Amino acid sequence: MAPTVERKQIDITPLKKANVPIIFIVGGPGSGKGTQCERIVKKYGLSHLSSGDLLRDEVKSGSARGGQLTKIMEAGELVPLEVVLDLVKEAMLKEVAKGSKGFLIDGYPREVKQGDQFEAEIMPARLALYFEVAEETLVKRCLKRAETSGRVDDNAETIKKRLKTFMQSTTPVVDHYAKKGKLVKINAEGGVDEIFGVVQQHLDKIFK
Ligand SMILES: Nc1ncnc2c1ncn2[C@@H]1O[C@H](COP(=O)(O)OP(=O)(O)OP(=O)(O)O)[C@@H](O)[C@H]1O
Ligand SMILES: Nc1ncnc2c1ncn2[C@H]1C[C@H](O)[C@@H](COP(=O)(O)O)O1
Ligand SMILES: [Mg+2]
Repeated sequence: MAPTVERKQIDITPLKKANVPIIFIVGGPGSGKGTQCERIVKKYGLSHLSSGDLLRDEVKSGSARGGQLTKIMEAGELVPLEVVLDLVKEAMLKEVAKGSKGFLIDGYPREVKQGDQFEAEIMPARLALYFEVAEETLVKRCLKRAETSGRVDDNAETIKKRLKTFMQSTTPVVDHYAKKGKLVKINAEGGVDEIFGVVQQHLDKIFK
């Protein structure tokens, strides 16, 4: 049985009141989520929150649960839903206080129930952008990134495990949002500019 995770009491009233668009960013490890989000932020001024970055910041903060989180990330597995959702909520509240125009939630949801719980506790997402990339390309990109990233999970063994987790837990997310009519699937094998061109075609419809 999964261990019980203590939930924080987080008042998300300001987040609900702000009622700004939320876009989930989905894709395998190294698919270019962070890279495209950087470009989106520059053009549309949205708030970019990467669940992986929030977890890495939590580890750096030296919190009691940091060691446990590192182990999970080194194993290429998923961190418990409640831990991630509470970190995302807190980060969203900080952005709303600064007058956020909308959110890119990068690396989330990693499993169907994460998305459902987010939407039940916060609000429905407007879109899920899915960056589709072949496994071979994902591995190449992560190994190249490993030369400079310093990430504990950018190594051949962990990349293999992350890909397995992605195939098992995250690919059902894609079908889930397709069924809701909220999925935008983008072929992300090409160059960064080419992919961003396609991204803009979709986001221009929301952020005029
Ligand atoms: N279209 C592209 N073509 C070639 N390389 C790319 C492309 N997009 C991103 N990259 C490179 O691939 C690596 C992974 O990109 P990025 O960090 O954006 O992926 P990610 O989806 O956020 O990965 P993760 O889930 O592991 O955080 C980076 O080194 C980045 O510079
Ligand atoms: N949404 C998430 N749920 C569970 N675990 C997560 C989530 N986002 C990140 N993680 C963990 C597991 C990943 O392998 C690492 C790195 O994330 P990344 O998005 O690749 O930076 O963190
Ligand atoms: Mg990333």
